[in-house]
Amino acid sequence: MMLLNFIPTEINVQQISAAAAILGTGSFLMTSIYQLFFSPLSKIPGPWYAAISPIFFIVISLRGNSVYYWQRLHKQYGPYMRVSPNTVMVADIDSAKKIHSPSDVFRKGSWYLNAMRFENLLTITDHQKFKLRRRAFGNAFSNSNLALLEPLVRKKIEFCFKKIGKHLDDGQIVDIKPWLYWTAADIVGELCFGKDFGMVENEAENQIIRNCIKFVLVAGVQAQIPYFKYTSWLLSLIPTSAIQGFSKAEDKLSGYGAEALTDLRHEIQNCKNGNPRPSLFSDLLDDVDNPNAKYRLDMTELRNESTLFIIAGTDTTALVGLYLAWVLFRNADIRQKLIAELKGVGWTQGDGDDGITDEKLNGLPYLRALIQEILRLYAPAQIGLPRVVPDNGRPLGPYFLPAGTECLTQAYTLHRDPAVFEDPLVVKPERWLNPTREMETAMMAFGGTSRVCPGQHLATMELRLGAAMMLKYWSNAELADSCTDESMELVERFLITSKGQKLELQKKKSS
Ligand code: HEM
Repeated sequence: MMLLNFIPTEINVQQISAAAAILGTGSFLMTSIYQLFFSPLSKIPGPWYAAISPIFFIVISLRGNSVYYWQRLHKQYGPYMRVSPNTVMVADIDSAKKIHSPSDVFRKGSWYLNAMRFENLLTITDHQKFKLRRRAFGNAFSNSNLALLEPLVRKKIEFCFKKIGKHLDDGQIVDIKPWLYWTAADIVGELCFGKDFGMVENEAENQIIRNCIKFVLVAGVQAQIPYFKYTSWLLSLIPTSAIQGFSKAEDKLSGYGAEALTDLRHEIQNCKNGNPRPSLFSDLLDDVDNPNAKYRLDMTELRNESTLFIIAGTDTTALVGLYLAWVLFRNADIRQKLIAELKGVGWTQGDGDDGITDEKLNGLPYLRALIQEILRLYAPAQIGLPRVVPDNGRPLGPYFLPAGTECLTQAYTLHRDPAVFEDPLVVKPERWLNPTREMETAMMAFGGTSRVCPGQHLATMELRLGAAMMLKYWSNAELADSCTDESMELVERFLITSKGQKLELQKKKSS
């Protein structure tokens, strides 16, 4: 009865709002005090405002160039820093190795599935499920399968670089950036679907690349703000072509993948007694209806994987190729050393057939070192790769991180650690001729060991062939005036890219 006397007989909106505000502020204050002083992560240094709310982390990640920001903060706070209530960034090489170890797996964070809507090799977070999916690909990415695919890859690169060479000889200024994208996409198309997208042939970007670019932008936002997925569905209802284009990019990519895979499957079925052309998906497509296959994927799963491969294998390889060209054409010394090494395996400049194959290039130490150095400085995915601390927590350096803590290891910082890489900002391929154990461990261009990029051998094959063919077919070229240190500065928009968004070559003025 007494209690009832305290309940006001008339409750108005103002009173409810005031009570809600008091409760909200109180709860925020209590949570902040807990996060700052009592949470198991409270001993880890970092800006105090990062510890009390995830907003700081989201804003920095969304505004672009976050890798530079985190790099500056690492200099201030050291190799372990708290960047949000439940997120720790780690720039210590041994701890990064532990986080990405295949023997004690820190599973992937939800960030991946937020970025894309469907499950695929990249976004699967459950490690057992991932292992089965990876096994399903069997030897698709093995060296023996890549050896079968090599002639296709070489032909595509040669076709493109010869064409560029002709344009240069005709006196045109050529921006090689789109050409590298077209080549990488044509290669993925051919290897995944047995289909040439024909972009180099037509010298034009097609819908696939346009959708890839849009998709990467949307994925970057979705990864940080999961609710954006639903907003983007709402946006798709607005009949403006620009908005529609962005919100439907992922579906359109899936559509291409599905169509191309169906075609390839028919080709394989109609060619039972012959040799279907080699591709990354041939065995999997063969097994779609085979109930006895050990690891079987259905057509939807295959479509999801193919969409991922278009995205993962195009931008990445093309961007590294761009910086490979930049380094080769900017540094006469590096160029001459590589030319001397290439001549040792019969490589010649100009249009004559020199019989160069990837097998001949693969063993060349200077070429290998150069590609490692380009990947160290210019790898496209240098942002932190979110991983979650497993059950029971784990010690990491001087701290103990409870289960569920998210850890980020950004390659941008690891690759520029002056204690590991002398003069870290200088391009020095020689450093990789006799690398230290720390240098090898710090390299995360293709991710960490537990979820390393399956396309890495394919990508390095493309880069080896690309380097040899640039020097072969563009021997009369030099950087155009538009290509400067400033235009090639790195900017980060989810993936790393160049500030000027182009790399123009021209015929040597002296020739
Ligand atoms: C120079 C070129 C490339 C670079 C620098 C690169 C880099 C990376 C990185 C850093 C990851 C790890 C992401 C993570 O841990 O979350 C990754 C994963 C992946 N990459 Fe690549 N990649 C390249 C080319 C390719 C190509 C050509 C393909 C396929 C055609 C490919 C397919 C994949 C796939 C399927 C994954 C997911 C693997 C997993 O999560 O377990 N990548 N790549």
